[in-house]
Amino acid sequence: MHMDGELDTPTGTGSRATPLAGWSLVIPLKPLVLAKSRLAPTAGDSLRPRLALAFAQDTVAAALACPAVRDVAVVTDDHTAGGALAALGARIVPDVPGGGLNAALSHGVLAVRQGRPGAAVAALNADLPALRPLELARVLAYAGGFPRAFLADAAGIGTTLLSAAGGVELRPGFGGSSRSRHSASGAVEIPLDGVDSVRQDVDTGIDLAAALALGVGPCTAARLEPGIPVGDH
Ligand SMILES: Nc1nc2c(ncn2[C@@H]2O[C@H](COP(=O)(O)OP(=O)(O)OP(=O)(O)O)[C@@H](O)[C@H]2O)c(=O)[nH]1
Ligand SMILES: C=C(OP(=O)(O)O)C(=O)O
Repeated sequence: MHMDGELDTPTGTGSRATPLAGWSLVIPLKPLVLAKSRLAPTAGDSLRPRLALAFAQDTVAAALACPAVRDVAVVTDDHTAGGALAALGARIVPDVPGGGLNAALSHGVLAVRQGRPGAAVAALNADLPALRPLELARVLAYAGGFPRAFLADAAGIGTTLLSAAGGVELRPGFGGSSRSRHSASGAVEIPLDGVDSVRQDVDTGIDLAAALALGVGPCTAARLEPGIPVGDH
């Protein structure tokens, strides 16, 4: 049972490696016209890109409201998304042309550490519309006890967050079965219960129904009014 604002730290790992409020988050976002392709059967090609942006807006807003987060960098070449997310307070870093997700993340970490060489960094998916700041703070507090750590997604196959302490390379291995890939790379899996909002990424209509059950942020909620059928794909 956790009180509001109470943070977990791993036991037996020595002193905390990362200051409580010191995290720089790196959030990757591909062009909206391409994003969330697995949602097409549920949302159609008109709503899908707007939902992808709404997910990213709710993710970035919750991340910036997290007491453990110092700043957020979004790696994207999408001008619409860049404008909307910069307005929330994110730094926008141009993507690596043709590089793909993991190249984008490494590039984002480089950009953050050019300004702050000792930054503790965490890659976070852009599709976490139910993200709650205090649950993210719990995850980051745990991650801060290790050189590299990761959180498995709600499906138990992928990853929603991968962290690296200051001076440690992120070595992202996102895509498909990234939970086992990150584990094999030596990153510590974060075992916390009660952080469902950080685990619940949205790839399909069923994921969207699960996120709605947790409670989504205002941008996603507004996009879904007056309601679309979800959970049937
Ligand atoms: N900057 C950047 N972000 C990417 C790239 N590829 C994927 N992403 C982002 O990485 C996260 C996971 O990506 P994917 O699962 O491949 O794509 P998605 O848009 O979430 O969903 P699908 O189209 O259904 O695969 C999302 O936030 C994507 O926007 C890329 O090449 N560059
Ligand atoms: C890229 C990933 O996420 P997803 O494919 O679920 O969006 C991942 O979990 O590594």
